[in-house]
Amino acid sequence: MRDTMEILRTENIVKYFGEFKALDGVSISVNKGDVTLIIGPNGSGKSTLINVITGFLKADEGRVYFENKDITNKEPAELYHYGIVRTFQTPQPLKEMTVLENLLIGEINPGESPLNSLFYKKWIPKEEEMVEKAFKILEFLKLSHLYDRKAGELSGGQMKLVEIGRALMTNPKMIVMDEPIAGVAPGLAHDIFNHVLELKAKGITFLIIEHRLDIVLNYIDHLYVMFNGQIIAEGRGEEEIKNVLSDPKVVEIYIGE
Ligand SMILES: Nc1ncnc2c1ncn2[C@@H]1O[C@H](COP(=O)(O)OP(=O)(O)OP(=O)(O)O)[C@@H](O)[C@H]1O
Repeated sequence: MRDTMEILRTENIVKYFGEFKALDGVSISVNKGDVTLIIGPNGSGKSTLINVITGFLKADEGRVYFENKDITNKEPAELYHYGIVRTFQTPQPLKEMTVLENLLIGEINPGESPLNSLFYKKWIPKEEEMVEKAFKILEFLKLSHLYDRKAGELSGGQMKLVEIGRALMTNPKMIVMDEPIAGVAPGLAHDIFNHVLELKAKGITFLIIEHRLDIVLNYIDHLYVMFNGQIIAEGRGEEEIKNVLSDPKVVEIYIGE
C-alpha cells in the first residue's frame, strides 16, 4: 500500500536531448500539502524534470502519477484539469497588460504558457465572475491596489506574485515553480514564501526549484538533490534535510561548481 499522503510520483523518468541523457531514471515522491524543493548545480536536470512533470516536455521512459492517475506525457492544458499548474516568468507582451488582465489570462487558457492566452480573448461572457475571483486573489497577494497598473511597472518581486496569482486562477492542487525568488530582494522573497505557506495551509502542494537556499530552506518540508540527471540525495523533515545538506556527496557537487 502506497503512502496515502503522496500526491505526485515519478518512476524512472528518462529524457534525452539527442544523444544526451538529461534525466537518467528520476524517481521522486511528493506528499500532499508539502513544499518540496529540488536543488542541484546548473545543468543537473531540474528544469527538464519539472517540464516533464508539467507536460512541456515528453519523457522517453518512465511514468508520472498524480493522485495515483497516470499522467505521463499529457499536455499542459489537460494537466490543468488534474489540478497541476506551473508558474511562468511574465513574458514581454503580458508586461504591457494590467495586473488584473494578467490574472484573467491565467483562467482563459489554463495550463498553457501565458503567451498563448493572448490569442484567446474570450473572457467577456464570464467576465464578472472571473474579475471577482481575480480580485479575491489580488487581495490575498496584497496586490489589489495595483490592479490597473501595467505588470511591467511592478518590481521583480511583485511580478513573481502576479505569476502566482495567474496560477491560482486555475484552482490548482499543485503549483510547480521554477525559481520563484530569482532576482527578488530578500524582504519580498520572504513575503513570497509566506504566501506559499498560507497556500500550503489551504492544502495546496508546491514543487519548487530555487537556487537561493539561504531563504528557501526556511520554508520547505522535503528536499531532493539532483546531479547529472539523477537524484543523489533526499530528505524529508528538519533532521533529514540537515543530513542531506551535510552529505559529502552534496557538499562536493556544490564546491565543485
Ligand atoms: N531543449 C534542450 N535541448 C538540448 N539540451 C537541453 C535542452 N534543455 C536542457 N538541455 C540540457 O539538459 C541538461 C539539463 O538542463 P536543465 O535546464 O534541466 O538543468 P537545470 O538543473 O534546470 O539547470 P539550471 O539550474 O541552470 O536551470 C543541461 O545540460 C542542458 O544543457
